[in-house]
Amino acid sequence: MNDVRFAVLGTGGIGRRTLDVSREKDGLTPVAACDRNGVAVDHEGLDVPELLEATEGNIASGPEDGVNDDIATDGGAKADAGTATDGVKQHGEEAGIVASEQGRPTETPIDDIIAESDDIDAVLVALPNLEHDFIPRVAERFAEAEYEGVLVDVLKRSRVIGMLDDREDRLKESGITFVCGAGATPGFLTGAAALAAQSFVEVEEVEIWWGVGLKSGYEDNRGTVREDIAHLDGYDIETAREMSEAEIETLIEDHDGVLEFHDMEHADDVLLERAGICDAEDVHVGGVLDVRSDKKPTTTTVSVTGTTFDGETGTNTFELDDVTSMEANVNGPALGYLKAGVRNNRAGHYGVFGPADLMPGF
Ligand SMILES: NC(=O)c1ccc[n+]([C@@H]2O[C@H](COP(=O)([O-])OP(=O)(O)OC[C@H]3O[C@@H](n4cnc5c(N)ncnc54)[C@H](O)[C@@H]3O)[C@@H](O)[C@H]2O)c1
Repeated sequence: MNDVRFAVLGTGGIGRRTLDVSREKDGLTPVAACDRNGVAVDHEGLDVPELLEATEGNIASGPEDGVNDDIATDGGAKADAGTATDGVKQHGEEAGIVASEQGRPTETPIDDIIAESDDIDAVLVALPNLEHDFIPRVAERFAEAEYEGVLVDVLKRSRVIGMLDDREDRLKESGITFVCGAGATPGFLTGAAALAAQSFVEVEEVEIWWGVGLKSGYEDNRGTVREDIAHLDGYDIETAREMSEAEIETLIEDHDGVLEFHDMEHADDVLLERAGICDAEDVHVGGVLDVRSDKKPTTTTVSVTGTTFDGETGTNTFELDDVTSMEANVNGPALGYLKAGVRNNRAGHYGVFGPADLMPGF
């Protein structure tokens, strides 16, 4: 496990921080990264500090209509493509990875990474998923290229898991171990629920309540915030995708920077059902997002209520310390699940795995 060469698809809020966190982890060498405009590859290891410096406050977030098929299908902001948003620092002439000395422009960023994939053990997919089949179709493209390795995503929506399952045979044929929903929720907290369930022989309910204070603000977390907005009353994926940056800023302003969500479609539900822990309908996810403060607006907890073998009903609660940021709680687990994926891949275990599948069985 000391030699995992990995790539990151999407160097937005999540992708950049994954690269950053990987520097603190043993045995991980980032060798490739791309965003919508560019790609950087160095099989000896990317210069992460230089890449982070070049992309800080300079994320290629908005699609540029009609440039290529990838861009037309991934959703995201439409208004400010390729231009600076107020207060966002720009480096070089174009946004994102092309501002790095290691980056070069391309119209086929994902294909360019696939072309290098013989020498890549694992790929972290940190792309927006406003088109639900975008990440499943990216996985299919790796399978078509006969990639043998690990794909990890941090997607949120429940319905995407079925789309990955539909492609499982193709992924297995290729030799791909796909770890899905491996961020914080789903991801870290799904794994915590699977562990908390071990006291019980029957699980009645799983409650996930998260608090996120976005230190780096909306500018650095565009994909995440936009996807969350789709969960507010009166919004859905389509309306969220079509919103301009200015409309999003106004919505945030109207809520004084604090958005509260209930009954979110987060894949923790299907991932726990898939692992045989409880029915998807017994899993409830909600939370509070404060985009103006780095302080968490509420403590993140996972509560699992169930019955023990000897007839007691109890609730096991897992709580995150308020000082642990969203960045820490998505990227640490994503890289941890990536390592678990590599262990499985090297043991010949292929197919689609959720976070709960990588925990004690139920
Ligand atoms: N599971 C969790 O706990 C969790 C938490 C936070 C975010 N997320 C998910 O992480 C994903 C990324 O969020 P973000 O805030 O980093 O988004 P972002 O908008 O900041 O970054 C997206 C990146 O993807 C790149 N990109 C977009 N389309 C592309 C294409 N066709 N080809 C190549 N690159 C492309 C963009 O250029 C950008 O670099 C979202 O799907 C979000 O929901 C999950």
